[in-house]
Amino acid sequence: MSTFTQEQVLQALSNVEEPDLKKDLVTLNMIQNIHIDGNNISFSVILTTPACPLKAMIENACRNAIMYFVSKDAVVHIDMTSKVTTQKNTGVPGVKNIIAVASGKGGVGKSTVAVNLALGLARTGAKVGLIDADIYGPSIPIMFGLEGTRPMAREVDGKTRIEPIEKYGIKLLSIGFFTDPNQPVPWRGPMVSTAVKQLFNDADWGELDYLVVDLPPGTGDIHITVTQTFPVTGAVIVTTPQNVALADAKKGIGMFMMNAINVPILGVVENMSYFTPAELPDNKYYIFGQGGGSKLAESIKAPFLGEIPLVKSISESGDAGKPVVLQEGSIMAGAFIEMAQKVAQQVAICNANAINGAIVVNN
Ligand SMILES: Nc1ncnc2c1ncn2[C@@H]1O[C@H](COP(=O)(O)OP(=O)(O)OP(=O)(O)O)[C@@H](O)[C@H]1O
Repeated sequence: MSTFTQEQVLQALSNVEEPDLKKDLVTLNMIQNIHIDGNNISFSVILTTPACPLKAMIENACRNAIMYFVSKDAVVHIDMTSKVTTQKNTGVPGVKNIIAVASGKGGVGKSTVAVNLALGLARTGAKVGLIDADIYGPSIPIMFGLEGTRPMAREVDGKTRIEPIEKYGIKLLSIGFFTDPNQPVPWRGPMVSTAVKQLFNDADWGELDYLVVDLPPGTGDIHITVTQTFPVTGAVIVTTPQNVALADAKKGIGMFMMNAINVPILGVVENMSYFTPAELPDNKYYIFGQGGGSKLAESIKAPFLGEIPLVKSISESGDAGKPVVLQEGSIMAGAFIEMAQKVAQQVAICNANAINGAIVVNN
């Protein structure tokens, strides 16, 4: 005979608040599979993303709530799991969230952030895709060591579908796979839009929690095409600390906030924030000035997603086709995974806010 009841367990867990969503776990329907056997109490906590940075804290709070409100003799087993939330049809079947990565200026590390974000999300267990829509300078083939690769096409239900390339646990497509790297891209207007839409519509993406899109720098046709064709969950803005980069980032943000576009800003990432020599990782030299990225985030009331240092290994690993986030245990991998967790957290918050606190969990 069980000593405790399911009601007691739910009652106890209704005292645990999801810190981001500001509601208790029971109201949010995040507690499932409760089993009670004598003193053993087990249940699952369904987080809104496997990249949840508050996972350990929530698990601890659940354990404490059971011990405090049910019994200090309870033996608690918690299965921390997740189902990524979504709020709207992204226009790409099977894709729950589209995350645009943008910058005002070129060369600030937008592609580096997009790639390490996608891989960082995948390392937490999410299903991730990456589109390189930087039609004027696609760099993702190089960053994945995939120059010269041509994706295959196959028939699915009578339609020809492009098969994304799978590498390092994510699916990816780059406009660079379809162009000659030695030829400038003379596409303009409608041709550009068609090519980019095909990367979304004509590919067999399967089920994805997050589709990360590396946009071209600045504000232009492709931004309009992507944001108006596919309901983008939110945009990550990449800047460097210099005033010129910050001023251009502000213009980029302005575009996403325009009524006709209306894409939420998930946050600002400051890249190349400070120089740090590999042999002296504690020494930080803010050679381009300090705090610009966080001030920009504050000025638009968006989260600041972190400072990424200027480190030789970031560019070396990108050039070598193995992005730095894959360097297990390195400081750089840690910085990018932390950034990916913050982005996933903001996606979950946006999704929850968009549907008035109710969470849509796609099965
Ligand atoms: N934090 C960093 N430390 C060292 N090198 C970096 C860092 N971030 C990016 N780089 C290097 O700077 C160069 C430009 O980066 P990246 O291609 O990511 O920029 P981008 O903003 O996408 O450029 P584009 O405007 O061409 O799209 C690359 O060689 C990259 O490896």
